[in-house]
This record gives sequence, structure tokens and C-alpha cells, in this order.
Amino acid sequence: MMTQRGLLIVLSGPSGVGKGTVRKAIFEEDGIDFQYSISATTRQPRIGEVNGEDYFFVSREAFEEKISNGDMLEYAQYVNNYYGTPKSFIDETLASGRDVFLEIDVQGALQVKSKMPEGVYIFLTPPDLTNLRERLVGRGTDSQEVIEKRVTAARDELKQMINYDYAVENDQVVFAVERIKSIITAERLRVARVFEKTL
Ligand SMILES: Nc1ncnc2c1ncn2[C@@H]1O[C@H](COP(=O)(O)OP(=O)(O)OP(=O)(O)O)[C@@H](O)[C@H]1O
Ligand SMILES: Nc1nc2c(ncn2[C@@H]2O[C@H](COP(=O)(O)O)[C@@H](O)[C@H]2O)c(=O)[nH]1
Repeated sequence: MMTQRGLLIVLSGPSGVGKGTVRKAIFEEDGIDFQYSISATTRQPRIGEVNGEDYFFVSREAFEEKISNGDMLEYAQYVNNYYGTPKSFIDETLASGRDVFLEIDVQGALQVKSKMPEGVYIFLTPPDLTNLRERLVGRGTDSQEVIEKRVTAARDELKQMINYDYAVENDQVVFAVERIKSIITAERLRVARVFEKTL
């Protein structure tokens, strides 16, 4: 019997918009049955971050070796560090029929879209840039210099919203979570109908 491939769900948007916060809130809900793809990065862990849970923290050399070996579905250099999505987890999970959830930056999401256009691409947007800067400052994890680099990158990233399937405003986390869950429910139904027609 043919197995229906899992659905690839990509949540993206500028740094500080709240992707991680919204993703964690979604995964804390009951009945969530998709798998989170843990990214690799060369950035130093922040206080409280756990290797293998938040990221796979690796050296620059190890990351570059993974790129050469073709082990990354996508990768990006963001504010002097590499970030990337290990490919084998995505391939194996989708092939087993389970849905995968990626939370990645805009450069990476567009690379994935060019390879896997059948995925669902969701752009999380802030109410405005002032609000975005306030969130980065409020998070307290980056220097003023890094925050300015992230806000500058955000100006360009917001122009890419048009290349996504959906834009979701993160005005309040609970509302953003509900909007994203509705999108996923509708997309799962659509994909299941398409699959039924192929049987
Ligand atoms: N809807 C919201 N309203 C107010 N503050 C928010 C909201 N969503 C997230 N935040 C806060 O904004 C800050 C940035 O959120 P978060 O770290 O989740 O962003 P991110 O998009 O994952 O960032 P990065 O891409 O850099 O990892 C955090 O301090 C978080 O608590
Ligand atoms: N292209 C990718 N971008 C990723 C990945 N994992 C995370 N990210 C994005 O990087 C920036 C910075 O993250 P931070 O943890 O240092 O704040 C942010 O936009 C993340 O979403 C990935 O695998 N590929």
C-alpha cells in the first residue's frame, strides 16, 4: 500500500518576530503530531539552551564538512554564523508519513521552497519594525550592534513575504498560534484529498 508523504510546514520571518515563542506554544498544545526539525548552528548557545533540543551546536569546521557532504537541506549565514537544516531527518520523517515543522530564517525558507514547493510556507510578521526592535531588546540576548544588524536584515526580509503561501501577524501569541493551526488543518485536508485521488 502506498503511504501518503508527510506535510512539510515551514515557519519563517525576521529574527525577533516570535517564531520560537509561537512554535513552542504550538508544540505545548495537546494532540500535536508533527515533528520539529532541530537545526544545526555555529552560534554559541545562549543561557538555558540545550544541545540537541534547541539546536545542534557545532564548530564552523564541522558545519562546513556537512555542507560539502550534502548533509544540509538548506543553510544560511546569518549575522556571522551558519544555520542549517539536517537533510536526512526531513527525508526520513516525510517518507514515513509524518509531518515536519521547520522554524528557519527567510534565506533558508526560500531555498527549501525552491527544492520542495509542495510544502506550506508561513511568514510570521511583526505589527511593525519598532515593535520588532522592542522584542529583540526585550529578549536581552543580543548586543545593540547585533540587534541593529537583525533589524536591518528584517527590512529586506519583509519584502520576501510575497513569496510565501501565508502571512500571519504575531500581534499576540495566542492569536498567531490559532491562525497557524487553522492553516495546518486546512492544508492537511487539502493534501489528503489530493492523495485520495491518486489511489
Ligand atoms: N506576540 C508577542 N508579543 C510580544 N512579545 C513577543 C510576542 N511574540 C514573541 N515575543 C517576544 O519577542 C522576543 C523574540 O521572540 P523569539 O525569540 O521567539 O523570536 P524569533 O523570531 O524566534 O527570533 P530568532 O529568529 O532570533 O530566534 C521574545 O522575548 C518573546 O518573548
Ligand atoms: N536558514 C536557517 N535559518 C535558521 C535555522 N535555524 C534557525 N534559523 C534562523 O536563524 C536566525 C537567528 O537565530 P538565533 O537562534 O541566533 O536567534 C533566526 O531567524 C532563526 O529563525 C536553520 O536551520 N536554517
